[in-house]
Amino acid sequence: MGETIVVIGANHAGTAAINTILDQFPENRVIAFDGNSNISFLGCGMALWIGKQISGPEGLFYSSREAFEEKGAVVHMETEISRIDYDKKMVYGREKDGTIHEQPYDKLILATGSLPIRPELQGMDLENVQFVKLYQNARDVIQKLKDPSIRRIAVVGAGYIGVELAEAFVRNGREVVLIDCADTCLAGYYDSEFSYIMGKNLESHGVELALGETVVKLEGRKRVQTVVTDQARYQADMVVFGIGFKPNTGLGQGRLKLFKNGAYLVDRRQETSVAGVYAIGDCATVYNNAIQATDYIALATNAVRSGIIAAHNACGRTLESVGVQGSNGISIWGLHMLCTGISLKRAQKMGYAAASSDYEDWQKAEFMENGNNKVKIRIVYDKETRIILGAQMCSDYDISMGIHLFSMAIEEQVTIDKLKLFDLFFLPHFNKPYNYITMAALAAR
Ligand SMILES: Cc1cc2nc3c(=O)[nH]c(=O)nc-3n(C[C@H](O)[C@H](O)[C@H](O)COP(=O)(O)OP(=O)(O)OC[C@H]3O[C@@H](n4cnc5c(N)ncnc54)[C@H](O)[C@@H]3O)c2cc1C
Ligand SMILES: NC(=O)C1=CN([C@@H]2O[C@H](COP(=O)(O)OP(=O)(O)OC[C@H]3O[C@@H](n4cnc5c(N)ncnc54)[C@H](O)[C@@H]3O)[C@@H](O)[C@H]2O)C=CC1
Repeated sequence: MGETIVVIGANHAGTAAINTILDQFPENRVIAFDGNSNISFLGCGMALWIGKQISGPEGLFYSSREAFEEKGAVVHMETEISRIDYDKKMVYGREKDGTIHEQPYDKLILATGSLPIRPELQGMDLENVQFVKLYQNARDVIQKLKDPSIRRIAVVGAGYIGVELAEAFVRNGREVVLIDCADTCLAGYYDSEFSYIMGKNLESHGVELALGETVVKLEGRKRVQTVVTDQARYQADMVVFGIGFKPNTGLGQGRLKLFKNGAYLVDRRQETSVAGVYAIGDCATVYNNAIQATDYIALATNAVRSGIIAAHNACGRTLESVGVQGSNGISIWGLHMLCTGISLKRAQKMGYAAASSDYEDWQKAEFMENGNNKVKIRIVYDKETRIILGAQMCSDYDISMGIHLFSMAIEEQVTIDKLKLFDLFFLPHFNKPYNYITMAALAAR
C-alpha cells in the first residue's frame, strides 16, 4: 500500500511532481492544492501573446485539473493552504467557496513558486500599475491595451520579463521606455559586450532606454501618469514591473531552513530541513555547478527537473539532482542571446581569477551566400583551475543548441584547454571547419 503525498502548488514544478508520481508510482495517493484557478500557464508565452505573435493563450497550458484527476489524483483548485503542522503532518486550507480542508500527509511536496518583487513606492496603488506573472495578469494587460488612450508604457526592470515585454508593447504600437537601475539591460545575465547589442537592438526598434536610473515614485490622479526616477520623469499611461521574483515560502513558518534570499534550502534530493518534506521549483534553492554552491535561479526548466526529482524521492526511489547551470535564452526581434553559468562580471565579483575568451565570426563557411549570419561568443573560465565558468552567445542565426554544450561542460567541470581540440562536426550548411567555439577556446590564454 502506498503513501499519501500532498502537493501544494500545481504549476510547473507541482505538475512535474504530480505527473511523475501518477505515471511512475501509481500505488501512492496524490492530493494537490492550488490557490489559482488554472494549472501550467507558460509565462514564457506571455510576451508572445501580448505582442500578438501567437493567436491566443490556449496553447500556453499543457495540463489541467481534469488531466490529473483522470490519472487518479485529487485536486483542489482555488484552495489556498494557510498553515502546515509539520509534527502532526497536516495541511490546513480554505477553498474559495469557504470549504475548509484539513489534510493529513505521509510526504509533503512544497511547490509554492515565487512572487514578483513589489517595491514599496509612493503611487503603487494607482490604476494601470501592473505585475506580470499569472495568466490573469497577461489577460488584464491585454484588456487594458484595448484602450487607445494607453499610448506610452513604462517597463521597470530590463531583465528577461522587461525586455520581452518591451518588444511586445512596441508590437502593439505603443511607445515604450525601459527603466533599470543597472547600467545595461539584461545585466544579471550577460557582460556589457553582449547586453550592449541587445540595448542597440531595442533602441533600433524604438524602445527608449533609461538605464542606471532608480524609480523613486509614481505619480497620477486615479491612473498612473508619471514615473519619477532619481534622474528624470517619464510620462506613462501604464507601468509594468518586472524587477525579479522572490520565493514564496511563508508556509515554512520558521520551521524550514531558508537560503539567504528566503528560498527553502534543499539538498540534492529536494528534501528540506524537515524529513519527508520536499521543496521544488521557484520556492527552493538549486545547486549551481558554475559556482559549486547553493544558489537561487527561478526558471521553468529548474522547476520541472526538481519536480521529477522530488517525486522519485518522496516515493522511495533515490534520485539526486546533478545541479544546474542556469542556462537560459532570449529572442528579441530575431536577435537570439543565450547564456549559461556565470558572466565575467559576476565571476570577478565573486573573487575568481576569471578571464574571458571572445570570438566573432560567420556561422557558416563564407561561400554559403544565403542565410549566413554573424555569431559572437564569450567563454568565461578560471585562469587558475582552467575550468569553464560560463558562456554567452549571440546571433541572428539559431545558435540555441550550442549553449547546451557549455551547460554540460560546466556541469562536468571541463577545462577551457580540453575544449580547444574537442570534436565538433563540420558541414557548410551549419558551420565552419574552424568552428567559432573551437576558435574561442583556442584563443584562451
Ligand atoms: C512572463 C514570464 C516569462 C517567463 N519565461 C520563462 C522562460 O522563457 N523560461 C523559463 O525557464 N522560465 C520562464 N519564466 C519563469 C517560470 O515561469 C518560473 O520559473 C516557473 O513558473 C516556476 O514554476 P513553479 O511551479 O516553481 O512556481 P509558480 O509558477 O510560481 O507556481 C506556484 C504555484 O503554487 C500555487 N501556490 C502558491 N502558494 C500556495 C498556497 N499557499 N496554497 C496553494 N497554492 C499555492 C500558485 O497558485 C501557483 O500555481 C517566466 C516567468 C514569467 C512570469
Ligand atoms: N527567457 C527566459 O528564460 C525568461 C525567464 N524569466 C525568469 O523569470 C524570473 C523573473 O524575471 P524578471 O522579473 O525579468 O527578473 P530578472 O532577474 O531577469 O530581471 C530583473 C531586472 O530588474 C532590475 N531591477 C531590480 N530592482 C530594480 C528596481 N528597484 N528598479 C529598477 N530595476 C530593478 C534588475 O537590475 C534586473 O535587470 C527570472 O528568474 C527570469 O530568469 C522571465 C522571463 C523570460
